[in-house]
Amino acid sequence: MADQTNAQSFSNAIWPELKAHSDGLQTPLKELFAQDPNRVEHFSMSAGSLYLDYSKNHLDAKALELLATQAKQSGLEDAIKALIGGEHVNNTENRPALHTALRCPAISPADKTAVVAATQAQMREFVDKLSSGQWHGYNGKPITDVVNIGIGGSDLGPRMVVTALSQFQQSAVKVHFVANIDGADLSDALAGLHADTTLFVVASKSFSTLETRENALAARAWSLSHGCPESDLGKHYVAVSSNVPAAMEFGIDEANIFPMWDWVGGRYSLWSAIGLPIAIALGMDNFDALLAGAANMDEHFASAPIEQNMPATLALIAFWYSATRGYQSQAILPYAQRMSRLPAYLQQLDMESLGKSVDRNGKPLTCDSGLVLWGTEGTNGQHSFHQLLHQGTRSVLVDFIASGKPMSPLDSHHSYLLANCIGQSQALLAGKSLAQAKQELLDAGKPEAEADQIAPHKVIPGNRPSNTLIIEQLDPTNLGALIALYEHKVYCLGVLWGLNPFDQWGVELGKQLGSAVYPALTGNECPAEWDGSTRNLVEKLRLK
Ligand SMILES: O=P(O)(O)OC[C@H]1O[C@H](O)[C@H](O)[C@@H](O)[C@@H]1O
Repeated sequence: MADQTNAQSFSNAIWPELKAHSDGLQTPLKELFAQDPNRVEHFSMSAGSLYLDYSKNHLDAKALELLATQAKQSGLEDAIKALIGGEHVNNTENRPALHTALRCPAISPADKTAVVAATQAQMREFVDKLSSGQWHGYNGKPITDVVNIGIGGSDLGPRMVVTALSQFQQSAVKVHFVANIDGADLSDALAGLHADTTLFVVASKSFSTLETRENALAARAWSLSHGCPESDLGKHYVAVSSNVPAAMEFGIDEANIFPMWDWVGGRYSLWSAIGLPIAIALGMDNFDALLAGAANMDEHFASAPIEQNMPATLALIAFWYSATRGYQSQAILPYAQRMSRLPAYLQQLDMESLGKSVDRNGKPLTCDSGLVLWGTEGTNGQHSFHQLLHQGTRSVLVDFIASGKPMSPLDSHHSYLLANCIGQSQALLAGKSLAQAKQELLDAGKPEAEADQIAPHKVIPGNRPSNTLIIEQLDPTNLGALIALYEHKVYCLGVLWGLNPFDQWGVELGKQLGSAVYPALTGNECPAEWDGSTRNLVEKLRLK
């Protein structure tokens, strides 16, 4: 729908009351805090080692109650059971979405957890061999470098986790990532690597993705041209895929193919063998800790009532701002340098899942769906886009994420980091009035006329919402819980908006058209029926 009127509608009986309550709830955040000295206690919650302060939102007790009713009337409680129980929640592809079975056997179907355990054992054996130097390349030297070739869900999660947990690196083997079809990605990664000590993980659920196929073929050619005999390629190539025949056809030994299954969505797959680069870099025990953290969140999600359920609460807050106040975008601001890849990871998780225009039955949505998600690591964003957060005309829903313990020996840096994180949410809430702005200018010795002229430019409206998530420290367990929190939040939003968050057919058309453009770009004539712009671009960019 997404028209300018924001006339969103839901069929739930409670919806009119919820919308009316939101419209009527215009009390500024500052006043909400003044009215209730214990507001933070009432609008915060813990799940394991994660703490969520959502008090800086335009919510009161009644709003929470109405939102919980909206969730229940949308069938969220049953939907959570359906997800975890392995029902075909991915209705358009007629299959379950059982990422929880990859990490939480306690609440998952036994047939799934059995194959997961077998694959994890295969991963452990492989990782142990690699890290102990017992996996040898073609000339008998141990492997020193692993290049993961994959894209989307076969890249973003492992890359994000390996970056976030670099402090937990266990192995001397260095992990690299190549995703883009831009040859610069592969050639930059290969520069400085040696074919005899480099192993490639070809990671592709479908084993049919253009970028991964072409990069894997080019890597193979590089191995061969740098001395690897064809008969020894098996020592340098392993694969992760649900399409084992295609991986074998590429030339990978069956024993070196790590399976995944169609019931694991690509963007939910870092917990599967797609997480192999994580296990290689951090060791299998740390990978297990990541899974255990996610399992803690799964158990919380499965058992906590909606009112105390952290993923549901985050989803309901996003629902509130989107459905009743027309918010369009959400910023993810991790105040932790090593979590710099989190926004990119969450972009796929959230926007590929929720960027839909029809409901589960194919009927046009009567509400807006996925918000535009973006962000970067704090404090860097403060010197860039925070201007818009504080003074722009659009309100953005912000998640601040902070880690209690420093990840470096520079303790004072950590205090500065946290001070900035807290200061930013405080500034969004408090703002600065015209009178305050003018007084500041006068105090700085500006003449009255100049103060009057400049003060409006310094006004900060404030009254802008944010969540703050605190993890005790950035370690495998807590990161696992944090990622699972966002996965489940996305699922809840899918339920609240009535859409299927597990397909992504919107990405196909551009790929299909790209395949048709390729022959034109490399020599053939453009078909006459193509639009003028497309034909012009092909002519301009055709390789001379
Ligand atoms: O793992 P693959 O099958 O190679 O897929 C890689 C990616 O490609 C697609 O374009 C999908 O949009 C993603 O969801 C997926 O993660």
